[in-house]
Amino acid sequence: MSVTPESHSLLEVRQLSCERDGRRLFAGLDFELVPGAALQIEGANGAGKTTLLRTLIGSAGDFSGDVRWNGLPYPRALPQLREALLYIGHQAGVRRGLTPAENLAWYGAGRGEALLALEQLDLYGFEDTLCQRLSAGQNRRVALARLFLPKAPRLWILDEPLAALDTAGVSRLQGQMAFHLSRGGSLLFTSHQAVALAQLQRIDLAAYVPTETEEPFAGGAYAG
Ligand SMILES: Nc1ncnc2c1ncn2[C@@H]1O[C@H](COP(=O)(O)OP(=O)(O)OP(=O)(O)O)[C@@H](O)[C@H]1O
Repeated sequence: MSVTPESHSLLEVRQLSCERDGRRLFAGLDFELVPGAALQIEGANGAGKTTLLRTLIGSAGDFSGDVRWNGLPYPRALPQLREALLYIGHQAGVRRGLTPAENLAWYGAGRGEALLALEQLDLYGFEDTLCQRLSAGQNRRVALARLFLPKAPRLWILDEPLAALDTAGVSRLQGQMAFHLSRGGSLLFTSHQAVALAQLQRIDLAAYVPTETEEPFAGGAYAG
């Protein structure tokens, strides 16, 4: 089934500026994310891609601008957003003292669902091995296996999901991203790689470098 993106915005970002340690990283960022659409954030190392993602999930403090989820402004929207969110950051969030199957069970997966998801990422046979005995790439795959569970949340925000994956893994993950969009999900991710997805917008943070005249924020985290 293919879903034509609906016109109403789930995530709306207007004139967003973010800073870290008093240094403004980017300014004047505008975008909208509708159901069925994907947005790739690009930029050099240190440009602020992770900071942007962490701002959007409500985990980074300082920003100015107007950010809304389902029409509701931040920070009021954050409880609703978190119900619809699947976020995978640089730190994969894998519990090393658990097995891959146990990690997925923690996210509500039944044993059968977990095994199917792990198989999609070539982790068949490792389901009951402690994650501390798996490689960095395999642990990354354990984190990404959440994307293959049947009850995936509606909004995916993924920081460098394709990093550390081999060619087959990249292709499998791109296929799952396309499936997520086809069922009306939305996707926002960072990547230095070209990604083949229909309905993909790309934003390069290099286009939003702050001008020298812009002062760092004086105080409060939320201007919206
Ligand atoms: N752990 C940290 N402590 C202090 N400042 C940091 C830290 N990590 C990043 N920064 C600052 O925040 C800026 C933005 O970092 P961020 O991680 O958002 O960039 P990025 O575009 O995701 O980079 P990369 O492509 O290397 O992952 C950096 O240029 C750096 O100045």
